[in-house]
Amino acid sequence: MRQLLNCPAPAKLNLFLHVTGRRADGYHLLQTVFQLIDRGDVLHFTLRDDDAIRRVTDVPGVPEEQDLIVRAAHKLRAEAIRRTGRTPPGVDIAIDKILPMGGGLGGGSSDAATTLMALNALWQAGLSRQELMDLGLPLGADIPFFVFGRTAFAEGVGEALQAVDVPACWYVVIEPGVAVPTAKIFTSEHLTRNTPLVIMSDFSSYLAKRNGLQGFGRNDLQQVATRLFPPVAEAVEWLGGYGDARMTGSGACVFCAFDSEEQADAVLAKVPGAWNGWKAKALQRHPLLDMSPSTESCEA
Ligand SMILES: C[C@](O)(CO)[C@H](O)COP(=O)(O)OP(=O)(O)OC[C@H]1O[C@@H](n2ccc(N)nc2=O)[C@H](O)[C@@H]1O
Ligand SMILES: Nc1ncnc2c1ncn2[C@@H]1O[C@H](COP(=O)(O)OP(=O)(O)OP(=O)(O)O)[C@@H](O)[C@H]1O
Repeated sequence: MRQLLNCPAPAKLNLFLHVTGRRADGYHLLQTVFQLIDRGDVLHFTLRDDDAIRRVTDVPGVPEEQDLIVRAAHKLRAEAIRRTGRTPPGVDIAIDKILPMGGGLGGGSSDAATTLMALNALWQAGLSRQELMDLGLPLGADIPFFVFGRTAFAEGVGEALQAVDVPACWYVVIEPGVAVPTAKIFTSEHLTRNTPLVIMSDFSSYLAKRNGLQGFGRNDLQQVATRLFPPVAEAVEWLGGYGDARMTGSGACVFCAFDSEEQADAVLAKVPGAWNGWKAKALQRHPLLDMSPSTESCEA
């Protein structure tokens, strides 16, 4: 019988994002806190009778062979063959694309991470979580975090991860309607790359003292993105009227934390019609974290 898995690929927010240096290969050293939220894409995996890997949903602007989902599946298959000597069955992958591309929500990376976790289980390839993280990193800097699967303090290019506890809260997120290419922000001459290092306990004790998420650090990519993309600046200014509004990742989305769903709803009701706005709850764990093919979060 053909096996089918329906698997969530949640978004992330960068609660702060400091650029602390640049590596010889041009990649930037970061410090950030990644927060998972309960909104994301959903992927559907159906095993095939042959050994082909196919994306069966059209994603405008992303050719099938360039899709991180397909590239992740091919990488895992090569590793599975190397380990087991067997070619795993092919798979059709359908996607409900909810997250905007170039939104700073890590949609492509999360799709790839979900693909690695789901196929590792479906194919019984036997890779450890760390091995999946290592396999994913060359495809996207955020992939290791999504495989790690917990709210995390991250360093390096985002691959050195430590789990961190943050208070439960709700976010209002605004999509300003532009796609921001990550490389364009990182290569800007206006980007500051020397923010002093913090240590994780600075963030944790800040949270403990303030009993809230507002105000720690900043997003160093924000001043570059707002300069290049005025709709991002407008969203930061508007949402900033209700709290500490920030951009996530390299943009374009802007978010603000609220203690309760009611507070988030009240702000959401006022979002200007030109923007897509929504609320999401903070997730402490990725829904697939404890996945085996029979778990509920990845329903057969
Ligand atoms: C900014 C973040 O959103 C923070 O979560 C991510 O680090 C970006 O991750 P991503 O979109 O998966 O980015 P990647 O596809 O890995 O990289 C896109 C491009 O951004 C630049 N880039 C990315 C990450 C990083 N730490 N330094 C960089 O300089 C590089 O030019 C790279 O070619
Ligand atoms: N499955 C996919 N979903 C979305 N984008 C994909 C996918 N596969 C490849 N891409 C490419 O990756 C680019 C970045 O997509 P993504 O949605 O991860 O951006 P982002 O939200 O800005 O992420 P980040 O926070 O990592 O900067 C897209 O513009 C697209 O060209």
